[in-house]
Amino acid sequence: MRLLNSQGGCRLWHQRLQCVALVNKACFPRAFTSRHYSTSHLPNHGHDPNVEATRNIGIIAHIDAGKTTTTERMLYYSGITRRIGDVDDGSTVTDFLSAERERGITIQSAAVTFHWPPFHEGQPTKSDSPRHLTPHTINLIDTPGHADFTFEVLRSLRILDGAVCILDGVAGVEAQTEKVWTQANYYNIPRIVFVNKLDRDGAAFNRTVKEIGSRLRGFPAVCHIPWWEGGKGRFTGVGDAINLCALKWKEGGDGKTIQKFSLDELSREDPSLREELIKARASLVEGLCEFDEQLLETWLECDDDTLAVPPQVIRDSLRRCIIDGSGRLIPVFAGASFRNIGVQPLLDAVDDLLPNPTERPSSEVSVGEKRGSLSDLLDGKLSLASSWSKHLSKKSSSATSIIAQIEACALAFKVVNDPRRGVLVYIRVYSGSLKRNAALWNTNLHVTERAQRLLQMQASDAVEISHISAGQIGVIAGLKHARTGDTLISYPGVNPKTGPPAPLNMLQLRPIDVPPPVFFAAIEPHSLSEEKNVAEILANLLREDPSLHVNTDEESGQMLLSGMGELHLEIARDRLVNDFKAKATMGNIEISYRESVLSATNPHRVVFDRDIAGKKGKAGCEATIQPLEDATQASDYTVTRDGNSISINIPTSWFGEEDEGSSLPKELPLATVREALVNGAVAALARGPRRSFPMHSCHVTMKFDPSTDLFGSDTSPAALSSAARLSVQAALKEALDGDNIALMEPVMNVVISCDEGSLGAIVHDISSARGGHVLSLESDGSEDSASELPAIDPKRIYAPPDPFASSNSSDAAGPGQARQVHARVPLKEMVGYLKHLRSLTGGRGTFIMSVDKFERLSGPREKAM
Ligand SMILES: Nc1nc2c(ncn2[C@@H]2O[C@H](COP(=O)(O)OP(=O)(O)OP(=O)(O)O)[C@@H](O)[C@H]2O)c(=O)[nH]1
Repeated sequence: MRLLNSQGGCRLWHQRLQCVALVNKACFPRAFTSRHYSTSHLPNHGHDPNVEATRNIGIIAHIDAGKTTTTERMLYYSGITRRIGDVDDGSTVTDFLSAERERGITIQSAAVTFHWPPFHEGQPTKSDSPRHLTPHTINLIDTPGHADFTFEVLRSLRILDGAVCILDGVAGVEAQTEKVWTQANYYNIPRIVFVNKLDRDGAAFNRTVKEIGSRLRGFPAVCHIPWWEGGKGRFTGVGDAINLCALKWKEGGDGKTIQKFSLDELSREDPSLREELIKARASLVEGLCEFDEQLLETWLECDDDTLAVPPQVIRDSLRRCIIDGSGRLIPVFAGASFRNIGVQPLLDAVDDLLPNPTERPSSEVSVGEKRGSLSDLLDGKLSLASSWSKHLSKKSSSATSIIAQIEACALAFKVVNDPRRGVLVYIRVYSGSLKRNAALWNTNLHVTERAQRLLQMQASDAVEISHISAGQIGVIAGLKHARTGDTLISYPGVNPKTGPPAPLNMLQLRPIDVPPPVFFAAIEPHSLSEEKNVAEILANLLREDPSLHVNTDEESGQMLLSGMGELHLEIARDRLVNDFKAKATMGNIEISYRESVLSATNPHRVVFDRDIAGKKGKAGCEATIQPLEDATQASDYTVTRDGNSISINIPTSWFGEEDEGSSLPKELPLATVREALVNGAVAALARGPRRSFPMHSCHVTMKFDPSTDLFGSDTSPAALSSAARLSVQAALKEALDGDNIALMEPVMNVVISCDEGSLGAIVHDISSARGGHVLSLESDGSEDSASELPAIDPKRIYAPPDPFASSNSSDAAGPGQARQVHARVPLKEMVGYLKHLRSLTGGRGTFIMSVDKFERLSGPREKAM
């Protein structure tokens, strides 16, 4: 037995920090001495960082699995914080909003940068060392677990190179974990799993590992097994099947003192753990060999002795098996963050197993309608629109030379209103290097802004940096426009109004669809004079969170805020009133229904002719509305907005043969005309004629014929938008007068987790009282899952026995067996459902839901509304 750290523990963080490194004896015989790291000489962050030693990772899980608790420990052990923050007393770094601290949940994803292992001056780095011995820059995104914030999770996922999925060792694989796991599969994100809370009564590592195979549908490669004191007692540490050792944490300490036991030492300390560890090693090697021939060869060279396979060979094999992000093999680690157990080896695994940015596939981009990879675009392999090539031939330049001038391409993945620093825009740079003071073209908003200050966030501190290079995450302070989800391009000599040459000015990284809002509430400023201020605050809130929407009723001027769930809007209200100090009240949260047309209207032509802001405005256009399902694509320009589609028809003679907009006035190019018409139509569709709910599932055909609808310089974009809005409104009025407007309601996909004993009552309640349809009933390991992958045969899965396996556990058949009900239920019937579910299940049932689609309200349901 060796003590890896002095009992003195850690002194102040600006002094030398003593920290444990978990080192393998076989590779590093001298490693059994304490290692000392200093955090007082952090490198000049962001300046030529070593991209291979960078990890952009997220922590994903079900609500309350312990993401924030684990993150706090990571920050502490890396030397970023001086004390461990506690979710329960609201002192965490990553949950920094007051609303988050009060509720003890994570709402916004915050990114923090730290190093693991911490830097040590003059620390030698050997190319053949395990990765976890070299300091790595870890950019960590803490993502929310509540279903209302799924969009936040999605938005974070697309910028991650790897993820740690935290499971609650008592609850096992929960519904939200499955959902986020599936989303991570979609983005092909390499993942490792940390089974947390193993200190709690009822913790079941064995069952959780089996559920990883059955519910997450990947082969669990158990790298750590729990160490229960004396086989049945307190959870004290882990057995490490990669390094063939056991690690024991000092009880009640800050987790920095770890005792390490070799297999020999274990024969005296805990022979049963030794025996189990040998089994775990054999299962790990044998399991991996099914996926990795390279390891199989080494194993054969070791005469089939699984104990003889060097740890680094196993780490390399694990890495190869997970790097494609398919989730087919899942490395599993164990711990209890709250008791400070298991976090440092988890950090080692992040360095060792998860990929660096260069090992990930190139980011997806869209340029107008065209989609492809960023690397193909940069290499000139993405064939772009014909207008682009015409533009090129005229200017006698090549596409590649124009594209090659892109200095940097970045995605704003998070906007945060920091009380001290103002608006912070978190970005990930995908190509080139984004320099301080660069002019950035925002391809979503079509504006240019200067990146005056670049920062790197370290917990609650920020460090000024001069540039952010490809693969890195950083912050731009002081931008006035950029929103979450916007793409920013740095391009030399960019025209501040039009951006880089078209169509590069439309380049978008990893575009993501914002789900439709299903709840809304009125926002009432306390006085007329407050209206402007409240509107500005709402605009700020929307910059942070694009899944919030604000509509202002044209007639009453009332502002309606809509979002993804009740909690989502409650949090928005807290932000508005408590954080932004808006003098406003939020009304009741209500369901956001939709309206739709039942049949096609006649064409309605309108000529708008009125002064706008003291200037004459005149424009005409024609609109027809029909149900989306009846629409045939007869236009060369169709866009989808908020569940409706809008086609713009302009006779091709006005722009077709030559450059875009050639026959249109210079100040009114084709793109501007289209955008103005679409904006007008969207404004009209935001308010249905029957109950003022937004229109849905409609197709609008707009016609603009310059020979009759263009009135010289009077036809401004504002006039065009007004004409479009009025013509759509006229068509909607016709539909209302003809009794052709239907109401639609949001119908949810619901997954209810319960036990076998409550299943009957739940199914009855859903299908009779709530008008829902039960789609499937799953038990643990059932094949009937939404996942396309087959469940792993539990017989193939190794996991050590649980000392406390209870009769209630899900793998025991009977009333305690875990079941899942998948159903489609109208949202209205799900309001307040959690309370009811709790009463049906003795407090144990949980559910998650997401919008499936909007459906026409049946007669009786409409009457009841
Ligand atoms: N016993 C025990 N409790 C833990 C452990 N880890 C976290 N907890 C507790 O579990 C609760 C939830 O922990 P959080 O860290 O807030 O979980 P989270 O996943 O960040 O939750 P959200 O942010 O709401 O998604 C808190 O009360 C923690 O103290 C653990 O290892 N053991």
